[in-house]
Amino acid sequence: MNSSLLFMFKYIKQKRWFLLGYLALVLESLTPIIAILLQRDLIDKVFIDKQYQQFHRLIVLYAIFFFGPKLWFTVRRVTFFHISYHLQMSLTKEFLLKIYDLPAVIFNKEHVGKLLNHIRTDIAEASDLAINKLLSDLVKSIVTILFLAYLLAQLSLIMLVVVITVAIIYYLLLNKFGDKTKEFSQRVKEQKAKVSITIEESISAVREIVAYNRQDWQLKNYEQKFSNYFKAIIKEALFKVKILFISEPFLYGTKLVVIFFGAMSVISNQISLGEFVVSFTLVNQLVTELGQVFEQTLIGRRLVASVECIQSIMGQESTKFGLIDFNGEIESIQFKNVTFSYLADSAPVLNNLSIDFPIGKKIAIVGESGSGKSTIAQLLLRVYSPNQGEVCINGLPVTSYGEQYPDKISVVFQQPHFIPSSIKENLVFDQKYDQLQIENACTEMLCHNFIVGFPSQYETQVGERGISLSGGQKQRLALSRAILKNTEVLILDEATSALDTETEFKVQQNLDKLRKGKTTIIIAHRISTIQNSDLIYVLDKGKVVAQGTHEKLINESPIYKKLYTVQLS
Ligand SMILES: Nc1ncnc2c1ncn2[C@@H]1O[C@H](COP(=O)(O)OP(=O)(O)OP(=O)(O)O)[C@@H](O)[C@H]1O
Repeated sequence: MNSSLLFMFKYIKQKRWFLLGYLALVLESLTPIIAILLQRDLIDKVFIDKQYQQFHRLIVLYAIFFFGPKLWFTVRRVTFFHISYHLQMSLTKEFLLKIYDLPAVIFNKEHVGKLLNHIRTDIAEASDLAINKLLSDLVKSIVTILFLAYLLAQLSLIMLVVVITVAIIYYLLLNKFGDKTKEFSQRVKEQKAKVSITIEESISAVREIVAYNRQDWQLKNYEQKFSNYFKAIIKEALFKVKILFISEPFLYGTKLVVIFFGAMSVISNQISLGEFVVSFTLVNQLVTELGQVFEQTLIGRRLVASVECIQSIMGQESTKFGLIDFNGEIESIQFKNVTFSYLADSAPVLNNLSIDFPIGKKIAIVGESGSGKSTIAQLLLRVYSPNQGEVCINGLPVTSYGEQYPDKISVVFQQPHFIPSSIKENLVFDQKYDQLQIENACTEMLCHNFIVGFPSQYETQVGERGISLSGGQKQRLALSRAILKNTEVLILDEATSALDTETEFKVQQNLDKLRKGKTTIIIAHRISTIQNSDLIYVLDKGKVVAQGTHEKLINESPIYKKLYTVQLS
């Protein structure tokens, strides 16, 4: 539990707020103790010694100290909630940063729904447990116990021994049940993650589910996952009840023992009646606080389970890139004997591949579906690294360059994503361009006209709660974004596949004009898209089987000729 707390502590940005929180906590713990002492004076001085003049003073003080804890409780709660919400935010930010930094191969294993569940459930729960339960409630119980034990030691050592015995029994119970509590909590989490994944899939695959009339099947799937989750919850609840059955009886037993010893001491005139009432109240409160410590420490095991889930991602090694500055221009791009497979035990997707991309030219990669075209782009973008061989720029492996590297190369994918924001925000992506530049790029990529057709024009919201764009509109917007960025190398991975032939032709013409003298790598199925490229590579099963211009390949490459003639018919 300590290491989990330490892990969480690293991400707390509001450490100064603890001062206020702990001040309120100490005052909150102190005030009931003062109230107990006032109670003793009330009995001994007013009722037994008949000092009635003290009565009003004691009642007023009692009233003040009765309401005191409520005020300090509120201050403590608000302060710690503030810290926990900020912790949740900073931990989520770190988690997202980590996801951006992880090698893409991890996402073959990690389901998006599971990652979302880590953020929604584990980070939220860990922040709440660490701050509100452990660093606040648990510390409050421990401070109260220390005050109460000190006071009790002045009044009755025997009763203090009884309390220490209770503490030892609780400690033994903790050792017995602690690990099991964590185990049950982990099982609940696993099942809950599966429910989340199923819900996420049910929504993201909604078109397919409805089109194939598989609603009942999907609901059954969900029901099954939910039933497993429910079973795990019930098992956890039953286990908690079992602990309660064991821990509760001895709490009452303790109180009986205290009453017995206290009464004997009053009868034998060892302590006054006031002292007996105070000692009993003290012990009562001490035992209750010990029970709280026991419960909160068990809850702390849930923190361990949540932190372990978060660490399963945060603990993974980030992609390591070098630190070489990339100040000059790109002068060469080469794949040198590159072999690559996505999964360790699967056949290579790229097979001892060597390609040279001439700088300042338009280069195309064609080939049948699954031949490895997009994989080439992924390696160039450093999303994956080769198993053998090297992808080099200016003679050095792409992984050796520092953070300027992504500013040199941009990409437009077949299915571009947009953040839920305005069209303009999506185009500029946190860069500074004036409106004229934006409109020019959009005019060249044939999207200005449809954008100004929307009532809010460039301020139109896209994505959630905004308008839906067609596949072709999305592609043209993504192309405009790339044109604005205007990097030395531009990769177009089926970036115009959703456009009709006429629009695609115009877009390609404008692209050729804008990219003149710059390196553009085009991955495409349609030969008409790449026909005028300076150099075309034909890929088959991860190998280059032919290269040249369109005219040369038509005559020399049967694969290229087949691709071309099939599309003509
Ligand atoms: N993330 C991935 N994990 C595992 N295998 C993958 C992954 N991405 C692609 N593959 C596999 O790698 C092979 C090559 O894929 P790639 O996307 O590079 O082909 P492509 O030529 O671009 O195909 P297409 O023209 O259909 O887009 C395919 O067999 C594909 O199943």
